[in-house]
Amino acid sequence: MTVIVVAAVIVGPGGRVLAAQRAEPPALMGGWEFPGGKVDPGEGEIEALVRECREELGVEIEVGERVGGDWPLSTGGYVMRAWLARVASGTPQAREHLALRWLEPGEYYDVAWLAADLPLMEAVEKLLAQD
Ligand SMILES: Nc1nc2c([nH]c(=O)n2[C@H]2C[C@H](O)[C@@H](COP(=O)(O)OP(=O)(O)OP(=O)(O)O)O2)c(=O)[nH]1
Repeated sequence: MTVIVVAAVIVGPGGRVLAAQRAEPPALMGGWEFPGGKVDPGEGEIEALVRECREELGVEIEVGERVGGDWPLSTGGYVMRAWLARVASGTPQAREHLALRWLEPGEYYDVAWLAADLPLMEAVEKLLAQD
């Protein structure tokens, strides 16, 4: 069965985008991603996205437009789905990540994105440039 991983592209004022540095597993540690995680059995995708942001960052998010379709992950049978989002309340904290970073336009590629996230970041950049 395909495992769905949901990811939140949290956009702040001026088009800044929140990147999070993975703490585990060892193979991915230090790489940068969009906050999110696996959808639990019986859980909706948006519900999972909201839950993961609450758990990982301590914020409530408002979910916006979907970014692309299914983004393949290197782990067999995993696909990632991503949505634009904004912080509705709270300030993001690195509860499960090594660090968080707001990337301003012009800094979008300043972090070592995980392989799957680099094309996603490119799609986000195109989407935000249309605004
Ligand atoms: N959350 C997230 N995961 C990503 C991204 N890019 C990417 O390759 N992945 C991979 C890393 C993991 O193998 C998988 C997501 O698993 P996770 O560890 O974040 O999920 P989870 O929070 O549900 O964790 P757990 O309860 O299973 O420990 O997807 C991304 O941008 N965000």
